[in-house]
Amino acid sequence: MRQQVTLALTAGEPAGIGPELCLQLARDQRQHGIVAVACKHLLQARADLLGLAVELEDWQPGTPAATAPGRLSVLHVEGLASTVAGRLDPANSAYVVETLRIAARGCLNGMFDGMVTASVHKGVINDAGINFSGHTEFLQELCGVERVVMMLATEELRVALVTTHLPLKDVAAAITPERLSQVTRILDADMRKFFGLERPRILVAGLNPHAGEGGHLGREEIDIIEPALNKLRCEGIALTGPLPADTLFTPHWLDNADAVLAMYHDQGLPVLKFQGFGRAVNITLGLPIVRTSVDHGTALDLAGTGKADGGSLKTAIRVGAQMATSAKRETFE
Ligand SMILES: NC(=O)c1ccc[n+]([C@@H]2O[C@H](COP(=O)([O-])OP(=O)(O)OC[C@H]3O[C@@H](n4cnc5c(N)ncnc54)[C@H](O)[C@@H]3O)[C@@H](O)[C@H]2O)c1
Ligand SMILES: N[C@H](C(=O)O)[C@H](O)COP(=O)(O)O
Repeated sequence: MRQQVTLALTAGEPAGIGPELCLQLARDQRQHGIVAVACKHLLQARADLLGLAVELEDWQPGTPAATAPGRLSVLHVEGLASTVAGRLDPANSAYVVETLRIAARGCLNGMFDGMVTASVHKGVINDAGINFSGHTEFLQELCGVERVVMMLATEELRVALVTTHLPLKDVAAAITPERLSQVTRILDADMRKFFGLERPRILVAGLNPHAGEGGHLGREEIDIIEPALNKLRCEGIALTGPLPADTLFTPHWLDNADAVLAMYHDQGLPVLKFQGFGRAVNITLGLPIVRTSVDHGTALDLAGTGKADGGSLKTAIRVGAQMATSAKRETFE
C-alpha cells in the first residue's frame, strides 16, 4: 500500500552530520514515509559509532516506508569509498551526487512525493572535478527548468534570493530585468501554490547601500530594479521596494509582508539564520518536484559526536510533506 506521502531523504556528505541526523530521526515515530537514499554501510557504521540502535531495512519502491521508532527504510546507493566522520574524501563525491540524482529522478517518475536533503560539501565535490555549486543549481539543471528560486523560511520569516551561489563580484551583473522577473513570478506563484497565500506581499531589497541613495550610491535600483518591479506590479504581484536592505528587516516592514526578496546570498541569509538558525528550512521553488533541505552545512566539527541538532531536518521534513500534500491535491483537483 502506498503511504500518503513518501519522501526521499538524501544523507549528504558522508563525513558530515547528515548520516547521523537521518539516524536520530529514525529513533522516533514518524508521521510520513521516509526513505534514506544513501549507502547502508555508511549509516550502519555511524549507528555503530554512536551506539544508536536503528534497524536499517532495504526499501522496495511502491511499498510503505518504515515509520516505527528504531527502524529506517534505506534505498542503498553504491560507490562510497570511505566512512570516516569529520574527514572529507573526494573519492566519495560521485556517490554523493548520485544520491541526489536518484532521489530527484525518483520524484520525477513518481516513486517519491518529494525529496529532503541533508547537507553536502560543495568544496569537496568540486575538488573531485565535479562542477557543483549547490543542490539548487544541480536540481534546476537535472529537472531542465530555466530558473529556480532559493527560499529559506522560519515560522516568522521567509527570505528568497535573486542570485544564489555566485562570487560577490559577479552579483551586480546578474541582476537583470529578466532574472528579476522570473524569480519574482516563481516566488509569487509558489507561495500561492504551496502556502495558500492568495496574494503574497513581497518586500524587495535594493542592491546598493540605501537602495542606491537616489542614484548617488549605484544606479541598479533606478535602471533595472524599479522598472522591472513596475512591470510585475502590472501583472498583479504585490511588491514593495526596492527598499534599503539595512532597514527592511525591521517590524515596520516585516509585520505587513509574507516574504522578502533579497538580491544576493549574504544580503538575506545572515538575517534569516540570525533569526532562526537550527529551525529553518531551505526550499527550492520553481521545480517540477518538491525539494526541501536543512538550514545548516556539513558541520564537520560535530560529525560523529552525536551532538548535532536535528531541528532543521525535522522542519525540512514537515514542510516537504506539507508541500508534497499541496502538490498532490493540486494534481487531483
Ligand atoms: N544544504 C546544504 O547542502 C548546505 C547548507 C549550508 C552549507 N553547506 C556546506 O557546508 C559546508 C560547511 O559550511 P559552514 O561551515 O559554513 O556551515 P555549517 O552550518 O556546516 O557550520 C557552521 C557552524 O554551525 C554549527 N552547526 C551546523 N549545523 C549544526 C547542527 N545541526 N547542530 C549544531 N550545530 C551546527 C557547526 O558546528 C559550525 O560551528 C560548506 O561546504 C557549505 O557549502 C551545505
Ligand atoms: N545557501 C544555502 C544555505 O546557506 O543554507 C546552502 O548553501 C545550500 O544551498 P543548496 O540547497 O543549493 O545546496
